[in-house]
Amino acid sequence: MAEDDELVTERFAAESLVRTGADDIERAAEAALRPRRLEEFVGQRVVRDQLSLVLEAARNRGRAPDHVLLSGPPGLGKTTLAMIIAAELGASLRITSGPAIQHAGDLAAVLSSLEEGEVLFIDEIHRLARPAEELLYVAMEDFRVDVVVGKGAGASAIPLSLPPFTVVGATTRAGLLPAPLRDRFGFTGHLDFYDADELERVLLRSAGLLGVSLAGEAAAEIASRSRGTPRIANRLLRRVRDWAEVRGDGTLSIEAARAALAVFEVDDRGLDRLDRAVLTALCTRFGGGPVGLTTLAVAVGEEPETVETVAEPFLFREGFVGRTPRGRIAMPAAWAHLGLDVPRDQGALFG
Ligand SMILES: Nc1ncnc2c1ncn2[C@@H]1O[C@H](COP(=O)(O)OP(=O)(O)OP(=O)(O)O)[C@@H](O)[C@H]1O
Repeated sequence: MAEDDELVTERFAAESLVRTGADDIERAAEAALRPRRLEEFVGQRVVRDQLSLVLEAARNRGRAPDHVLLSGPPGLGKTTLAMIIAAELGASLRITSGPAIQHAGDLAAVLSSLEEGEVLFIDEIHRLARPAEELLYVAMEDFRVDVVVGKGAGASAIPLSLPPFTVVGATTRAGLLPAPLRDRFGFTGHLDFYDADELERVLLRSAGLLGVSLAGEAAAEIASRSRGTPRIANRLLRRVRDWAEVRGDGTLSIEAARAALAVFEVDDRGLDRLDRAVLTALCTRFGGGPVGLTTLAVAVGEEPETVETVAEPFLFREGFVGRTPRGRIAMPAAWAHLGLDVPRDQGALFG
């Protein structure tokens, strides 16, 4: 097996270990479509160029690169980039996440088992518990972890030095990272939503990997309804393929794309059930707002974090929802999208 293939196998094995649950099949389908090298990674030109420089410099020096923080909404490629970083360095990747680390001791165990040059990917790093965070930034700065032996008054800390390694942290909420942790990252890349052309390229690449032929018009249609997000684009592509195979003639035509997207309730602006639930609650239940995040989340039956990180970034960006000091408000585009008139008393809020 070529070295690259070994690394990839190792990474996917690691990934399948940390991710369990009902969406395993979707995760596996997603993993198969991941770009494996920086040159295959579509869009995000600025971050890609910067990373390419950081990685090449590290390779030339024969040293582990600075720690990397990747921020941005879900599904834009943070995990993919972490895997690419390891592949580009010829290093193996260890994967964990903030919520998976319950105690500082769990993190100490991961850190003390790292080998020289390894890349440690910590997804949702903003959700690390405070003691784990403190342990992490000492490890990132001094390549040292203090192992506590014993309990209570007799406890003592034995410093254990670690080989050089690189942390790649991913977060949908960079603002929640405490400054001491944020400062330990030598490079921060912010991923932004993709434009329609970039998503078309993602889709055509994925169709090639899936061995299906995707009509150009169908790619454009799916891209325009993918909320600027490659994960959504790939997911919709798989649903269009399902439709084409079961109800159509197997070709991923524009007609198949439109029919499948109607079945899966993705509207012409790419809004899905959760997005529409948020807009409907905001406009009809709360009269257009302002309303606080928690109240809004309860109204749509979701966690505040899901509404905030999954639905809102796109709704803000597309001008459906606005933010005021007193809470979220429905913008004129939200009322129009739901086919409703803006109530007269709401007009003053938009200024
Ligand atoms: N730039 C890209 N080019 C091609 N495919 C991409 C790109 N970015 C992401 N993808 C695809 O989108 C899917 C989701 O990407 P990924 O899991 O890396 O997102 P993420 O930002 O880590 O999301 P989350 O924060 O939810 O874990 C992957 O299957 C990957 O194939």
